[in-house]
Amino acid sequence: MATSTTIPITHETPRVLLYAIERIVAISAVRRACIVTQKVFETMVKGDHFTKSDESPVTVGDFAAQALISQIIHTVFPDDPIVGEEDASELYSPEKKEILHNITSIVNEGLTADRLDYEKEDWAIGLGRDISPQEVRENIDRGKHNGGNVGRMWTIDPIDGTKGFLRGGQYAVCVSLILDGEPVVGVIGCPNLPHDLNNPEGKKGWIFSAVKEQGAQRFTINGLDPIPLGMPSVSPESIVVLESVESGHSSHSFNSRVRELLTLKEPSLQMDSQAKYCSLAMGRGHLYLRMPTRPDYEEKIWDHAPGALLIKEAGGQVTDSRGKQLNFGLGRTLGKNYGVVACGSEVHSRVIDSVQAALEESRERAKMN
Ligand SMILES: Nc1ncnc2c1ncn2[C@@H]1O[C@H](COP(=O)(O)OS(=O)(=O)O)[C@@H](OP(=O)(O)O)[C@H]1O
Ligand SMILES: [Mg+2]
Ligand SMILES: [Mg+2]
Ligand SMILES: [Mg+2]
Repeated sequence: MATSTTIPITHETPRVLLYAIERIVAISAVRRACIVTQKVFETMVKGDHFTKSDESPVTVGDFAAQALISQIIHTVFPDDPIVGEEDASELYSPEKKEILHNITSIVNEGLTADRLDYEKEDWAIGLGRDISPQEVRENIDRGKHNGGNVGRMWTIDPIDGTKGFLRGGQYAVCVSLILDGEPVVGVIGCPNLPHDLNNPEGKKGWIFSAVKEQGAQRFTINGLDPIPLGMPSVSPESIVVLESVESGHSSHSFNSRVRELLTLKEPSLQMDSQAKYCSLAMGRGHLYLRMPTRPDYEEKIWDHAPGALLIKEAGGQVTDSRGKQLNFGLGRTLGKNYGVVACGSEVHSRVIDSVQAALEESRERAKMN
């Protein structure tokens, strides 16, 4: 849909306008998806989920949030492909009809929720229209794109950290725009992240956004007063490591060896989802370390694209364990898994050296066994 607010991008366009509409559309979609997932959490029978073929959980919230985000993006950018985590294959059988209807009414609540000021622009014309169960499935299945390194594509992780979501812990609603294999817009909603980290029982909900070469900000979930993000520098011995809650997703034992090699004193901070990247960008934690627990697992692009851009734009560095850039142009995954290391630029090379030393030790141990 062409909108009158679509700004033509020419070589004369001031840089600050690049991706302005994409950013605001992603923020709107993420905020509305957060409304939906919070609603699902409040109303669902605790822990209610389906199990996917890879044994991982998926909830009504994951389906609803992906349908809603895909609907909003597709209305404004109908030619852009989408790489989304979920597919609707579960939602075609007659016995799932009631669940599909539940998902549809939750999606429509999200689409028709009151508009904030930034949603009163022409691009938001599609908001406020109810969609049908069939459209819900089509929106979810639009996420089947295979990725690649040519042109524009969006990623959607409707609930990152589904296990965290089910536990009432941290989770994140994650959207990115990738151009020629490189993330250029990233938006992450963290409904359960406290406004004041020292008051975990107080108000909650942050949205984080980053645009390539335009910096990164956070703002409260219903506002748009941006607080710029810049990672504070940290002395190497004061580093706090951020890691997954699930030890099956990232090796805790490897991380603890790296902490020994770096002579860190602080305990690591375990947190679900890309909320780790957000926490890092806010200076709560200084090193996100994610090393594979299984040789065959390939990290998914939607689990890292917005978070990696957020860290870069906040002044940090994100690489694999060899210090190489993550490659978002290989398809739906990052390819062979060499882990992820995200931290401040001033400590990055020291961290990579320790990670490589710990890897060498594991190889030596494996040879002896
Ligand atoms: N074996 C294995 N290794 C590495 N990563 C895996 C693995 N299995 C799953 N996943 C992905 O982990 C995503 C959840 O992120 P985290 O591990 O950071 O959070 S958590 O501690 O699991 O809550 C999770 O994202 P969601 O499915 O969106 O929750 C998965 O994509
Ligand atoms: Mg995920
Ligand atoms: Mg997910
Ligand atoms: Mg999942």
